[in-house]
Amino acid sequence: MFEVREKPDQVERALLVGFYFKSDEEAEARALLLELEELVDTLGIGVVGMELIRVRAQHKAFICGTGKSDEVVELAREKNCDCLIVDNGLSPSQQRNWEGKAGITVIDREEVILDIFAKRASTKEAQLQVQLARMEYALPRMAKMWGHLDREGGGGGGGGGGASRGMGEQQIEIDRRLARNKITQIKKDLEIVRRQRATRRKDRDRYDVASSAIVGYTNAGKSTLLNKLSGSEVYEADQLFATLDPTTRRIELPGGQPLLLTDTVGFVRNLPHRLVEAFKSTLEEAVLADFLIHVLDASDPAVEVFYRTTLGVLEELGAGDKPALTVLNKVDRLGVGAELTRLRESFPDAIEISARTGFGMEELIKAAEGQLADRVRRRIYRVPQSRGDMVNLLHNEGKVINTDFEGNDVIVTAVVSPTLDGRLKEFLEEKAG
Ligand SMILES: Nc1nc2c(ncn2[C@@H]2O[C@H](COP(=O)(O)OP(=O)(O)OP(=O)(O)O)[C@@H](O)[C@H]2O)c(=O)[nH]1
Ligand SMILES: [Mg+2]
Repeated sequence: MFEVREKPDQVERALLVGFYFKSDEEAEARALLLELEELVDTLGIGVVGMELIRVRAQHKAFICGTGKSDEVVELAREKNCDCLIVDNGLSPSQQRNWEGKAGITVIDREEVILDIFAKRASTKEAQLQVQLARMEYALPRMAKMWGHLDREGGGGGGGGGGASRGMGEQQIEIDRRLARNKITQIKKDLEIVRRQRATRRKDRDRYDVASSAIVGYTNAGKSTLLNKLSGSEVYEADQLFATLDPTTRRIELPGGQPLLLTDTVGFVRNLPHRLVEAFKSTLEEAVLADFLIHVLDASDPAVEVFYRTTLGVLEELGAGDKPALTVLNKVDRLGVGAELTRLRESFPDAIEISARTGFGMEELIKAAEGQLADRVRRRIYRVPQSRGDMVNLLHNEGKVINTDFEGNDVIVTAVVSPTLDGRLKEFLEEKAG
């Protein structure tokens, strides 16, 4: 059966190269290259050098000109690299050209991210999504995987050359067909898993509990915040893409109303589009939430860029105009003074917190309650004991604060949603807040 080759598993020493074209693109390209270094590090590959190269015009074969590509290959040789990682997207033919010239593995940013995602995915859905994205990435690149069959055959001499060439090509055709079948199968499996998720979500909607999605750039501290707010143990780590599957926790706000908080996959610049596509359903939590908590790493100098990147992806997902609380996290790492002043100017409405120390949690929770002000209300109902079904409904879908008995009636004080309130209209005794 066709499997995607795990190239980065086989390499240890990488040279990173980023190409840019105009002088005003240099700073951005440099920041991206540093980010690539972190991504590569996350994969466990050693980075032995980084080169930022200005190119006057896109060259078709290598992005840069032949002379420059020779220099890069020479440098990779000097540094004894077994892998060249290009920060720009490489077309299948460019990747082949580079590998042909360098004689070592050559990958691009997209493949690095795909590999991290493949390693991290833990739920069935995330695994299928990553598998799909990798297959689609690999399909047009399969020719080169079997190129060696042809080359070996050709080099072997004699009359066998022609037959061997045919063998390589046949093998590619077989693999392509297998890959396409597999892609169809994965899509079917995904459809099933998604339907199950939709059913679960519908169950949740039936209970009409408010929900919020924690979004933000990778490593901003989303999982740490969820843990802090819910007292749970979601995996958090100083790694890029520590979280790949949405985790939902139910918390209770001080007023008694429940809130579902979902941690989501982190965003990153130049996220391969096919991964945005693949993860759309995972990020649906963000689209469907009542409001978003947009977490920013205040200690990162590029925080404004990260903010815009996340907004861009949210827009693409159709969640661009969701109400959102902007949160400046990791303020414990900031000194007082200029830095904070600048951040406050850039994000005048942001809530300053430290998910690590717990600083600012009260303010954040108050703001979350503010977001839900018109969603929940406190009510006192008088329900005849014969209507136990209504009392059960209050317990299941609302938050019961107190129960008293008066004659044949049950007096229930509860925090309820407008929908639930509507269903209990005839039993309303008093509006209590
Ligand atoms: N100093 C400090 N570090 C923090 C704070 N919040 C999170 N961190 C650290 O930042 C790193 C990333 O935190 P995570 O919560 O895993 O970040 P995330 O946004 O969930 O990241 P991904 O899942 O990779 O998208 C971890 O090492 C955390 O301990 C904070 O308020 N202060
Ligand atoms: Mg996380």
